[in-house]
Amino acid sequence: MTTRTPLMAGNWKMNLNHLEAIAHVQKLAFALADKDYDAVEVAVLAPFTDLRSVQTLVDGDKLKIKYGAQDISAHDGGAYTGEISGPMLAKLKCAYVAVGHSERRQYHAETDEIVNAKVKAAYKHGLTPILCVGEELDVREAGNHVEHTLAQVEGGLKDLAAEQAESVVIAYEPVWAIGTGKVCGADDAQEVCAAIRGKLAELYSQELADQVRIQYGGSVKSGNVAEIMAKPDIDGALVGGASLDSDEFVKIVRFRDQ
Ligand SMILES: O=C[C@H](O)COP(=O)(O)O
Repeated sequence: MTTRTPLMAGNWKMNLNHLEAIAHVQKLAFALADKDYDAVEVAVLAPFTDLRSVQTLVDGDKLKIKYGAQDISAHDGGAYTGEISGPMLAKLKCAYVAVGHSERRQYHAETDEIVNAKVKAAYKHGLTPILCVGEELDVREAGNHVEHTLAQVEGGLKDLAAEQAESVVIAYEPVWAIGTGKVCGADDAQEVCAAIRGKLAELYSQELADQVRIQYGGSVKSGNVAEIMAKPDIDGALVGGASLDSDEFVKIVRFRDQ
């Protein structure tokens, strides 16, 4: 079986100005420096206005923290007021970009077609997309959560070659568990993550499916991360609220110590 390095990513959402971001990353770097954490990859997804500050801290240093953005324009440049392009993020040496987060789908009407265009824009400019998928509460209650989530996976990856899809990160985030404190049970999360891996095998190959990292996101905290990470098809966490507290995020990164 392929060994997948867990990816623990903090999605700061619309929190932390650039000065707060510097202080936060410095704390994380200090706390993570005393142990060799090569076995776990750590990333922060910062607001656009913080990226240059984070880059300055992380670049050329021994800090193992990777960073990225929370969204990307589907366009490379031009008259798209308020948008940030792939070339701009690449110039800041972002490693990752979240695409299709449920808050983008909900508040900015992002469809699977738009998400797919953004995934392609990320690859075009050398960024690794973290493709976010997951169902709303009514979909889960109707028992259609697996089908719904797999349709988002398929839509997000449409027309993507295996050479690109093999490096995608997929974040399964049931919408009803985001910021609510209602964590999805580890078995329930595993059910959907295993189905996502099955879909990747169907779309590409079992070898590719075994390689792709699938994260869980939704009210992850130090108290529940170990149970979630013990599941065979869960390869990391996309952490919102708890990633804003450096002590708590460090405990999440160190889930193996619990
Ligand atoms: O991107 C992160 C998710 O939306 C989870 O957020 P949360 O940890 O605050 O529930």
